[in-house]
Amino acid sequence: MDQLAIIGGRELYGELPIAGAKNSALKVMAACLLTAEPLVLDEVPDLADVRQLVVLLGNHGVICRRDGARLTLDAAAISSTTAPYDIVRKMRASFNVLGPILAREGHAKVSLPGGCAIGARPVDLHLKAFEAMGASIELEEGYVLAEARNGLSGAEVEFPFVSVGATEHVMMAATLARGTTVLKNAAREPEIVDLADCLRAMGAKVEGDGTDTITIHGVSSLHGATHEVVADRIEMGSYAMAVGAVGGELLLTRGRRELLGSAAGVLEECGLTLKEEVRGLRVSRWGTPTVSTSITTEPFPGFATDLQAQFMALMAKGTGKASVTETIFENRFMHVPELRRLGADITVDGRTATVTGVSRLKGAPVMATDLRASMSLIIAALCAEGQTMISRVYHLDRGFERLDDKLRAVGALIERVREDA
Ligand SMILES: CC(=O)N[C@H]1[C@@H](OP(=O)(O)OP(=O)(O)OC[C@H]2O[C@@H](n3ccc(=O)[nH]c3=O)[C@H](O)[C@@H]2O)O[C@H](CO)[C@@H](O)[C@@H]1O
Ligand SMILES: C=C(OP(=O)(O)O)C(=O)O
Repeated sequence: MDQLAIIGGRELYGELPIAGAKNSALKVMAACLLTAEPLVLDEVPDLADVRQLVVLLGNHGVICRRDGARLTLDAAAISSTTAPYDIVRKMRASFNVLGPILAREGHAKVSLPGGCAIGARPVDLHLKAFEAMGASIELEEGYVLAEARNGLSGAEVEFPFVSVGATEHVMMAATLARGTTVLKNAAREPEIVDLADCLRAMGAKVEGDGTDTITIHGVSSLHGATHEVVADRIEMGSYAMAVGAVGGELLLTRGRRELLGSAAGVLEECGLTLKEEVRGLRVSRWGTPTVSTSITTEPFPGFATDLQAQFMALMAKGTGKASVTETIFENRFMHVPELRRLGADITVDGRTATVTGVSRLKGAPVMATDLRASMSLIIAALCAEGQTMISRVYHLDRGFERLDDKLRAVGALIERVREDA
């Protein structure tokens, strides 16, 4: 397994390109299953998760061609309506092929995704919504068997709490349902708006995305389209926090302040300067201290759970105490013991961690435990004295495109130590 070696203390300067969002690309890729015509996606990040979804789509008969950041997906015929356990278990987002296949073919068999390191992550809201739309759902040997032989019907679905995955999943399926579907208490994440934009380009009738009520008027078929994936707000927020932790100035190209939601204001409270420019978001911190600031994770526009671990690394050298409350996932503090190995002072009480700023962090061997936790270790290592070796970086490769190249190009001392080296 590859490792990353980082020597901390170097400020970051220059331009850093922000890729298309993983959490959007994976959903718009699944949307290709809704049409027999090619879907052309631009700014698709080159990530392990994207490659994994290409394998799954190939299993369904989709012809996928990559040319740089452009991915063309041609689902002229769906050759298999089964998404097997061996592929789905490797990546949760692959569960979202169920809705499009069900909507287009009238039946689908998709492995349950199971839990993962950060929490149990059930899919009951997805399945209840499909039932409300007239599908019969059975669970058999770890698979969801969904059937709607006469097609799905529009329905009113009120989610008891905000679910990004369920909102996206039902929105896709509803595009081909008979009649109108209304989603209440829908998620408002930028990735939802991006998916809605892609679906509209394909001929779907979607309204209200970006608000908590989304209306989808079903149509009989969708057509091919070209769509550019929205910039990755988590990659953008992570590099902004790296600047906050170690100092310097980066132009995050394609970045936009509004994509950060409330995290933008939080970063400013912490002492960062954010400036929107034509080409992207400029973030800087020059010599001023990192002000400890408390946050609670919430659905968008609240502070993103996917930035919580990175924020704790930023707070590790803050001026005082910061409390960090995680409300989305029940087990998303696995980075805490690893950050402590670097000298961070963090205590955890239930869903809340308290980070007391220390004057220095010191490099140490640490282990990445999940995708965003890995990024928190990178940020802490960038501002730690001496060398940090981070193992299990395959977690990072799931969601951060060319991380070591991008950081090296802006001045970080970071090297990938290859498994076979
Ligand atoms: C609201 C929120 O911030 N969602 C995050 C969630 O999206 P993701 O789509 O993975 O998860 P959801 O938004 O669906 O989950 C929100 C909460 O609802 C629960 N749940 C969800 C579906 C369901 O059928 N039943 C159920 O109980 C989940 O376990 C979780 O506690 O993880 C992604 C990856 O980290 C993040 O990018 C998203 O920002
Ligand atoms: C946990 C994440 O991804 P996934 O939902 O694919 O597990 C993430 O993007 O932080």
